Amino acid sequence: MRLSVKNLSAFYGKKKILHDISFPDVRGGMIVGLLGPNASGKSTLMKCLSGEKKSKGDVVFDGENLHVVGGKRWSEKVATMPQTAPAPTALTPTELMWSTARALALPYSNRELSWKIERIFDDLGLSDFQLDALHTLSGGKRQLIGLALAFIREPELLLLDEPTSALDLHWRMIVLDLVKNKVQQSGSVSIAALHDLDLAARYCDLLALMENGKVIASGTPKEVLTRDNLARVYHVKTEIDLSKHGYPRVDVIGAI
Ligand SMILES: Nc1ncnc2c1ncn2[C@@H]1O[C@H](COP(=O)(O)OP(=O)(O)OP(=O)(O)O)[C@@H](O)[C@H]1O
Repeated sequence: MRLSVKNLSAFYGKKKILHDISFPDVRGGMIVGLLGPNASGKSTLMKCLSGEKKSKGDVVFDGENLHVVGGKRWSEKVATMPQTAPAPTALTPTELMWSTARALALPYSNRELSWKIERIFDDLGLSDFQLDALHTLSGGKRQLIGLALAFIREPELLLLDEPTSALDLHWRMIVLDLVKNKVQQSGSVSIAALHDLDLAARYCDLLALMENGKVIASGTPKEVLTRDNLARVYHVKTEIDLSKHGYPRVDVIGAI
């Protein structure tokens, strides 16, 4: 599988929000990190890639162009974990997974679906909470349920909008390890908007750094996480060295 994004632009009303977004082609098995300050356009780009928001330009995945194949066909390949966790309703995680899978007409028998849900809940530490009402669960647990809802679709393109923002350190690592394993095993592609530069450096194969709706740098973490790029985009002074595992480690000295 291969994802190619070239010259993607998008508008809210007449205002241009994304300006000719391009980044290097993404091969199956890779995670791409979208970085950038608030309002730089990460969520809007995610919405364009999922097909939820209209855009212009070329988005080609697995040989098919988003703007040619259109909504239904595209949405079969893609699952998004949105920035906001599922609402705190009286439904249980199990009920939500079943109702979502059946509403999407996922082609699993009851036995298969039950087994898949059990495995996902087990991976995400949700098994003990599966029969609790969502409104009794913490924000972090509900964020994990948002991820479970994306995983159950077994997408070829997995879009994660700040997937670890409500999670503690332990669960941040578990979630990104899990995503890495899933994309590597299935040859799918994941794109994740992240604010945590250390997680981005550690888990992403490619990064795209955004500012005001433009990608101002893209490439490997070492290429993108430079003092100059971070000063320009985040207005911070940094020192960058290499961790013993070989990925860049950003030490933020202070605001500029
Ligand atoms: N529904 C909307 N209507 C009009 N403008 C919008 C809408 N949603 C987002 N925007 C604008 O688009 C720009 C990009 O917003 P977006 O949410 O994509 O940024 P982001 O990088 O994901 O931000 P954050 O890190 O804060 O989540 C911002 O200027 C925002 O105000």
